[in-house]
Amino acid sequence: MTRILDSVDSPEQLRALTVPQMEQLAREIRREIIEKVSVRGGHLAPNLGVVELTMALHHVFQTPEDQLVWDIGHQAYVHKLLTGRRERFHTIRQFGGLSGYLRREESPYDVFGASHASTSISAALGIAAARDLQGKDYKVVAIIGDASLTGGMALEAMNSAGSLKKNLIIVLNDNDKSISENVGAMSQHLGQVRRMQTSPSYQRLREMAKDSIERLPVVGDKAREAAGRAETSFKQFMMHSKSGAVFEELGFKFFGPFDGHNIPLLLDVFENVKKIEGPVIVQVVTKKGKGWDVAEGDSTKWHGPGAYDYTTGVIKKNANDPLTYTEVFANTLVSIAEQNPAVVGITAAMSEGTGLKKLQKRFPERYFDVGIAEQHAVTFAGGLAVGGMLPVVAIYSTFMQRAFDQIIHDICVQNLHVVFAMDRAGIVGEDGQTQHGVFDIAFMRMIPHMKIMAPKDEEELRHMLYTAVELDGPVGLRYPRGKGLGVELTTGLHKLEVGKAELLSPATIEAAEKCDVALFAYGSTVSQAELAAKELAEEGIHVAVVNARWAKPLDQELILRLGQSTKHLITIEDHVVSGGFGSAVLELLESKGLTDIAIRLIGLPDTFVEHGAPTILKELYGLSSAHIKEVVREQLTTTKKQGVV
Ligand SMILES: Cc1ncc(C[n+]2csc(CCOP(=O)(O)OP(=O)(O)O)c2C)c(N)n1
Ligand SMILES: CC(=O)[C@@H](O)[C@H](O)COP(=O)(O)O
Ligand SMILES: [Mg+2]
Repeated sequence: MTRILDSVDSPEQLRALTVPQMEQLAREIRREIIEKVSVRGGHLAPNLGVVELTMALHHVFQTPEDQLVWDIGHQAYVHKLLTGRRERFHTIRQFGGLSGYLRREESPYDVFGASHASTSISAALGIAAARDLQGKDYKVVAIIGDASLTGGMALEAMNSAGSLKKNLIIVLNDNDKSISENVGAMSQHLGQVRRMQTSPSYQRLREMAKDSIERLPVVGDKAREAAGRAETSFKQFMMHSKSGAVFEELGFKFFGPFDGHNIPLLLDVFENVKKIEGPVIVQVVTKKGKGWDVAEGDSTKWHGPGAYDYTTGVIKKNANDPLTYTEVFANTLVSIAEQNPAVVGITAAMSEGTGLKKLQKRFPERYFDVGIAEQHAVTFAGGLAVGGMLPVVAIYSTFMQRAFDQIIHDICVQNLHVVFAMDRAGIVGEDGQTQHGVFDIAFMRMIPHMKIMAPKDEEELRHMLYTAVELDGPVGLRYPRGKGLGVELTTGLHKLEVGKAELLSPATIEAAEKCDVALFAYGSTVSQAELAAKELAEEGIHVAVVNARWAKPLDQELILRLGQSTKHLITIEDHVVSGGFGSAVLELLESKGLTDIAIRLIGLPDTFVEHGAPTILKELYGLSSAHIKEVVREQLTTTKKQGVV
């Protein structure tokens, strides 16, 4: 059977369709997404929820002249299918393929790149301000989820938009979900609006009020606007300050909630609101996972699944896989919390992703999900520390970037004991550019009082977490995405000595001093370093391998000793070279005037790493044993010099 989807590759073609054809297309798009995403995984449930919404937006707004600014962009697969990328859709999130988020260089329809939440209103407002300054006349629409709306940036942007009074439309895609449950007072407020407006008594009263914008007759625009105003004042009357009136108080015209799966309704609503002057919020209620019962039934599990079988709805997982770093972190945190009643855990809307859900189950009162609010999470942790608790803030490395000033100003200046558990450090893979956690060593290392470490495997992670809790002052701990190495996990926990690295091979320091090269590997790169050393030994090249453990403070004694004896140092890390662990070693040599030691730094270059399978990316960027071997050979054959790989 020929599909409508096969003849629609642009918004222009979409605009030529009738409503029944659009409804058929919505079914086909869902099928396409469910099938194609099954191969490598991706953001399934968020996309199934916005099929009709995306179609209606592209139908009503003259994209790409009119600008759609998606928040996060994890829900933009439908947008991609409708804007010239249908044929490449099967490559999504693969190396060399389409990005799983929005990329300006990928399409003129991708107005503003994202993946970190809550940026869309700021960006859209900036575009609207630029439009007005240039005397242009196009529409700007920000599409933001109910959880992203709770993020600090979104609230700051609304504060600004409500007073600048630019023509700007904010579509609130309200599916009553973050990845897991949406949390916080704003979320409760939106829930209250939804419930109020679907309650029988409200419905009766609203019918009496006649002028509901949801049921606007085909009348002139002014009448529609007036209807909107009447509806709004009715809402204000009904719900006093406890309704969408909060937004009205901030200077927005607020409309909704509307059924986000009803195409004719959405077309009508957008046709109307696009003619309204000033900032407007349209609340659209959608269902995450819509159209596939398994995803609708558990949208948290299906938010961003790995590969799955679309015929059975079973997510593929190898039963023999070792525990993930996240699982080991979470189990260890729970056992530490069992022993130490001061320990509390904080997540910023990532209870599943960080594993903190386990702490929530065991100690609900010592678990805090603050929503998409990393800055608040860190300062909140500072307050908990001042109040006598021992906070472990579990935030992905990439999202910790949001809280840079809070880490400095609220934690480190006051030398507070807060543990920063940074999951997804290093190359994360298919999520790409914006999600790789490759800057944290640099932005943590430069801050006074901070101590930072990274484990070589999941067993060491346990002891590092324990160490971080037992220390004082701010401590950062980074560990990678995905499964561990499968090493045996012990039961006890011991404290590691601060600033002490581990010599892995050869067995003694004396033997290490006689090696040709000393290789200091940080965190997840240790296993590749060991492999390289083993293979080089077969060529008669002897490499001392050190598990660095600490990027701050460094094991100065060991670095200087092996540096001076071998005269050849190499560092490796799953992080940008600039400001990373290797830079710290280089700074140490410089500070001691040791310019006769040849040093090479292996790490990521000064570029944003693309998306793709981690194995491909690590090979490409030289985080492999093969590349380490090359660097060692090169270093031994060239004259001793200082340089950066
Ligand atoms: C700053 C930041 N913190 C955390 C995340 C992780 N994250 C990705 S999607 C998501 C939930 C978003 O919920 P919502 O905005 O309601 O969109 P939905 O997925 O429900 O469509 C979160 C917390 C992020 N992208 N950015
Ligand atoms: C959109 C977003 O930021 C998250 O959904 C992220 O993709 C989650 O990453 P993990 O799959 O590593 O938990
Ligand atoms: Mg949501």
